Amino acid sequence: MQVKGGKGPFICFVLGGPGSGKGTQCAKIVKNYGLTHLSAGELLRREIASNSEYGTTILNTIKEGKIVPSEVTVSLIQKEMESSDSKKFLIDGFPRSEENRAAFERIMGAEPDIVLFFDCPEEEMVNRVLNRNEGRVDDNIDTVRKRLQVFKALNLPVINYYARRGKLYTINAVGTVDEIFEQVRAVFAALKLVTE
Ligand SMILES: Nc1ncnc2c1ncn2[C@@H]1O[C@H](COP(=O)(O)OP(=O)(O)OP(=O)(O)O)[C@@H](O)[C@H]1O
Ligand SMILES: Nc1ccn([C@@H]2O[C@H](COP(=O)(O)O)[C@@H](O)[C@H]2O)c(=O)n1
Repeated sequence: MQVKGGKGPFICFVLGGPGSGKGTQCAKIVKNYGLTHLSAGELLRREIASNSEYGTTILNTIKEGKIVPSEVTVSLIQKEMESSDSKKFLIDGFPRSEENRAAFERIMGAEPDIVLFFDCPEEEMVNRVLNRNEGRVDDNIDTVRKRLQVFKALNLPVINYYARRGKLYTINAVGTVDEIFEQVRAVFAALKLVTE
């Protein structure tokens, strides 16, 4: 992959509201461009499943649609990044708040090279989440409403921050999965992020 000339790995953050299609598009990015996918939500769900010391706190936070303390999430991401040989990471669902963003910069000493934002109308996000059928504890109308509030209050400011830094690529997340991926492909092509 042709990326930046610096020392650290290439990092792409993937943002968007609940059900906007981040995970679906990440799977296609991995297949086409070989980035290593780290889903913050998936790492947290894995912690719950493994009965770790933070499991109960994480579960209750996810049920409430709130944000898990940044140190917990960043340390899970850090563990994955440091145990991987990969030089290019797709970090999905992170940072969800300014606190997440600051903790990543402080602990990892790194910033993303680019940020993809999957922009989707609320009604479409709610429909997608309620039809997901994966048995997630947060896929219910009450939690989705709370997650949307948290998205607007805490995640949109982070998205705006990256827009100001010239790192944000906004993708219209309405359409078929393939139509949406064509927009992602255009971003990667413009940045000369090509398959190895
Ligand atoms: N373009 C699309 N059109 C219709 N349904 C879609 C589209 N993309 C994804 N979906 C479906 O919508 C649901 C949510 O998608 P996905 O899990 O990728 O979203 P997400 O942004 O990762 O959600 P979350 O943040 O809640 O984990 C899934 O059931 C997925 O199959
Ligand atoms: N940076 C993050 C990411 C996620 N969470 C919590 O997990 C829930 C599910 O996340 P998905 O990315 O899979 O949608 C989310 O609603 C948060 O409760 C988090 O705290 N911090």
